[in-house]
Amino acid sequence: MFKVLVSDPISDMGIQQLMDAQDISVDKKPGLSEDELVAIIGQYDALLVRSQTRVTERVMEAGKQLKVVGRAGVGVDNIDLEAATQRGIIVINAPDGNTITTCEHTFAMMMAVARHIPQAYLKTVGGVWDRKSFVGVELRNKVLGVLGMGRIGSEVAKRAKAFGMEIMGYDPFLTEERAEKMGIKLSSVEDIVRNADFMTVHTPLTPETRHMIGKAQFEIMKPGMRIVNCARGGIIDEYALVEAVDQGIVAGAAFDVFEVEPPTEDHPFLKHPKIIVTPHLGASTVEAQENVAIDVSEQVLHILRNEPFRNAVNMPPIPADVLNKLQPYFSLGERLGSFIAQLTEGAVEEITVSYSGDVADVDTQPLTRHIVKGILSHHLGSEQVNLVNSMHLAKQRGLNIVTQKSNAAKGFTNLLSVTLRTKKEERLVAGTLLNGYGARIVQIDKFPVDVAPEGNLILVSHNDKPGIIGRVGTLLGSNDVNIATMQVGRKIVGGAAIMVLTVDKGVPKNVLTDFAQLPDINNAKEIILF
Ligand SMILES: NC(=O)C1=CN([C@@H]2O[C@H](COP(=O)(O)OP(=O)(O)OC[C@H]3O[C@@H](n4cnc5c(N)ncnc54)[C@H](O)[C@@H]3O)[C@@H](O)[C@H]2O)C=CC1
Ligand SMILES: O=C(O)C(=O)COP(=O)(O)O
Repeated sequence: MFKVLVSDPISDMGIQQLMDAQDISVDKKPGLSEDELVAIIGQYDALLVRSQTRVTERVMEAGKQLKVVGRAGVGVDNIDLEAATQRGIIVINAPDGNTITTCEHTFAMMMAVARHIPQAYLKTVGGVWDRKSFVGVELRNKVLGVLGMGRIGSEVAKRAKAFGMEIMGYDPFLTEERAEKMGIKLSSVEDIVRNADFMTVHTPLTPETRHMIGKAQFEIMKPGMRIVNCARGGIIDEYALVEAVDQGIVAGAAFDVFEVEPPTEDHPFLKHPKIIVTPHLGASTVEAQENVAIDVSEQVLHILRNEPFRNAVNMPPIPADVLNKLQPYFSLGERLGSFIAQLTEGAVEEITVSYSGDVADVDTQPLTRHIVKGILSHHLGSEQVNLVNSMHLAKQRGLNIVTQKSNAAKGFTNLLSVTLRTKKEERLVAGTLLNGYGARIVQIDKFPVDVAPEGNLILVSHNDKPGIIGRVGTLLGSNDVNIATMQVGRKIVGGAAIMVLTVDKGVPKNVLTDFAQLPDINNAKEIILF
């Protein structure tokens, strides 16, 4: 039974499918402090949050069973991604479900600031009929600057056109071609600051976007600018903004988000006549909350059940065409990694992965992850290593990972070969998928073989002399170990050779030592592949 903790208010429409699942139990405990969360997180396999819960390194550390943190929304700046990755905890979000809702809130804020709606409302319900103080401006024929042209920014730009606005857009990933297609002007931050009448930000909060609109930008800003922030507090420097409003540079601002949430009572926005605010409501519609809750719950369910999932934030996504090509090799890759790690002695220094055949045509990094996972699981324990942290752990340990590619696959459609260099030696294993036979190991060091990579294997290195097979059979037989398959490989007659046996059960340690006592046998190693 998997235990899921929901620590923020998340729509029941999504949680329901978790509650309905036979293998899941759900606890809803919104509003926990960090200490309270740390105290209980150890018993949970999954944590579901929105933006309130801070999933800190302490929380991750205490989450000994934690496999996934699901964010019902987009921004993951409340989650310590580095701490999660280090511990192999998958972080996923629900990036699509609240795009339109947040875009619409941005418009609500833009129109509210253009027409002084909150201020006028307050006066009217207070009994004052004041029509003079609230003369607004039209959106039509105004220039809107959009910083961050991702999902939300693009939707904002689309709708702004319906209002007759001219749009300037900035995003490091926005190409001239796409800008033209969208009918917007590709611009720099400075262009926007100098020329726009309205400005709205839709980037994540990163070290790069933090205070991207600050004192320096307000100094060159077109007077009369109106600014909206429905993305993240901190993208616009709050104190520099207040100053710019007071100096008459900024005519009005509408903020849904704050650098610290909730803001303290004395926050300068809260009583400012030209700044309007909402309490981080961008994603708060019935529709968006259902969308993100359903989406994130579905993915959490997949992760807990070890099924394919999407929207991992701390793992690069795999495009469908790449996945189609690589997926059949994932299990083989992991087994080759495990095989070579068990075979090799000494501290690992370098892993070389060679891809030949048409797998080499795509980005093979996802497959390398599986191979590295196989290798590290042997050394660090399979509990510690997974696909999220395998590359990270390798890097942390200073392992050099070399990838080689070639189109010639030595007679196979595709060939994966893994070489492990340790302080003591360098060993190689290669494998492929054979039509109708499945995964096979086809080379060990310099010897060609044909072995299924599964079960209990014994790898014997010996001299190519008559009588060896008989001696090995007798030794195993007298220890009640049944041989299922046997393969012998050599390069030249009478030279060095290897024998790979598949046996029906684990081999006692003393039997392995006995191998080396037999004439012409150098050593024997047991390799277990699950
Ligand atoms: N107020 C609220 O309740 C909500 C806020 N948000 C926030 O809105 C923001 C945007 O969300 P989406 O559009 O879904 O994300 P997205 O990932 O689709 O778009 C973000 C865009 O920002 C761009 N970007 C990154 N660094 C940049 C920089 N230095 N300058 C300009 N552009 C930069 C990226 O290239 C990307 O295109 C996020 O921070 C998210 O957390 C999202 C939903 C609700
Ligand atoms: O999705 C996002 O990034 C948001 O900011 C929405 O936050 P919330 O889920 O409403 O706490």
